[in-house]
Order: sequence, then C-alpha cells, then structure tokens
Amino acid sequence: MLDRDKVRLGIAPIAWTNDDLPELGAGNTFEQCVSEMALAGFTGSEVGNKYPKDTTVLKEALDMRGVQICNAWFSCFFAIDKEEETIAEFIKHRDFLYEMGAKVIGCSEQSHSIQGLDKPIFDAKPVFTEEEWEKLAAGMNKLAVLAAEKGMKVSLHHHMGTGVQTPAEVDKFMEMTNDDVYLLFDTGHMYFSEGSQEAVDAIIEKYADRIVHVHLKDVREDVLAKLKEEKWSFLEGVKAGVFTVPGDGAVKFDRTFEVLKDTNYEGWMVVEAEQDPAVANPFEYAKKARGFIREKTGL
Ligand SMILES: O=C1C[C@@H](O)[C@H](O)[C@@H](O)C1=O
Ligand SMILES: [Co+2]
Repeated sequence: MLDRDKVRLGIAPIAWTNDDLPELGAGNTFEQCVSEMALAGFTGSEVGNKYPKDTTVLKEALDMRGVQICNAWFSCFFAIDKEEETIAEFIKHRDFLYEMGAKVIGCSEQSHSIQGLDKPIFDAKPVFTEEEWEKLAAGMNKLAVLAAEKGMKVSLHHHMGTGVQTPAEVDKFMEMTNDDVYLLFDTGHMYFSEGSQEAVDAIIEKYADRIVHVHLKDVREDVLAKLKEEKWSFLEGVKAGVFTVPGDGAVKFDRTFEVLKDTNYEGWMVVEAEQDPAVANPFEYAKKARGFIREKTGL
C-alpha cells in the first residue's frame, strides 16, 4: 500500500479545458472543473488556461473545495539560446507556484518541439546536437538552483515531439544534469513513445529516487496504431482519443505503484488524461480514474 500521508492525488484540468487545443472544452468553466475534481475525490490540481491569474482569487476558489495547486507546466527554450528569457519567465512562474504552495516545478524543453505542430509525431521529432544538449543541461542546472532558493525542486517532463522523449534521451538528460534536477515521470508519454510496458517500468525502476512528480496517463492502443499508420500529429492523436485515464487503456500501473511504494515516494500522483470532453465526460472519467487508483493502491 502507498502511504496516504506521503502520496497525494491530483488531477489535471486538461481533461476539462485543453491548453494545447483550446477548442476542446471551450464551454467548460473553471468552477465546473475544480468542483468536479473535488467531487471525484482529488485534492490537487495543476493549472489550466481558465484558472484565475490572481493568487488570492485562485486560492480562495480552491480552498473552499479542498484542492491545492501541486504543479504547473513551464516551457524552456535553452537549446535555442533563450536562456535569459527562460530564466526570467521561470522566476515569475516559480514565485506564482511558491505562493500557491506547490513544491515542484514541471518543465518541458520546447526548443524545436513539434508537439503543437501539424507534423507526424514519430517522423519529425527533434534530435538535439551535442551542443544543444550542453545548453539544455546547463540551463536546467541553473533552474535547480533558482528553485532551491524557495525550497522547491525543478523537474523535466519527457514529452512526445520534444528532444527529451525516448528512454535514451531521458538517460542522457539525467546523466548530464546535476542530482538536484529531477524527472517528471509521465506513464502515458513513455508508453506512447516506445509502445511498450517495459519502457514504462524501466524508467520508474531506474529513476525512482529522482522522480518528484508523476503524471498518470493511459494510452488507447488502437488509436496509437492508427496514428502511426496514418502518420498523425500529436494533437490529431489527442483529438482521436489516444490518451485516457489510468485503467482504461494499455498501460499497466502495477510496477509504477509498487516502486513508488518501495522507495517511499513522497509527492503527488496526478491523473492527466486529455481527450475531447464532448466525447469523454471529464467528471465521469475522473471518477473512473479515482476508483482505479483506490483499487490498485488503497489510496
Ligand atoms: O503534462 C502535460 C501537459 C500538456 O500540455 C501536454 O501536452 C500533455 O500531453 C502532458 O503530458
Ligand atoms: Co504529462
């Protein structure tokens, strides 16, 4: 059993209102989203495009529902020489999250990223040159120091369509960065990239001690197969339902939960399953995810 005093459960607003595809869930409100999160049994949330920007207003709305902010996406552009701009934005983002009570900051290196472009996700992903890797690692090492100033931890989200997507790229990233740079482990993105359960299990086994935030995401195998065959973009895949909540797809979560338990994981596990809310009712799916986690972990 995972320790309920150490592991907390959150859910991402992306199933209600999708920041990558704002037309998905355009009619869903912030209030509906956070009320349904709480009603489904979650106490944490990430940040979506409809969330109030003012921390006092946001905190008040969340407090009355027993929900808190545990992380929010941050885009870095180190490999394309935007270190100064990235650091300036990071400090604002860090301070916002600090005020909201979050302890981790989930970053994604977006230099040359195709995750939002109309390009085949498996054929057109960027591959960093050695020089770009050096810039990324140096930049992330700096963010770790800035995060530590507020007692926070910086992590990298390996992601489809970016330069840190595959297990080999995660290995390189982890080797090249200092030990105070952590990993945001996303089960769905690792399964999507490799099409294999072994890849998912290998990452959690190898990096458990440097994972500070977990995204629980599942993958519909039939949609993934079609995406590969027809060379879809990442967002075409999302619209067609390549992702779903844990327990509803091909990913097996047993090893992830087991390793997190054995290594005394302390932090958030966040259900993150973007799909079309007009097709997959977010509240219904949130409840489904909550039931699956309860059944598998006792939480
Ligand atoms: O953490 C995430 C944030 C989203 O914006 C992204 O595209 C999604 O797939 C994800 O894993
Ligand atoms: Co994620």
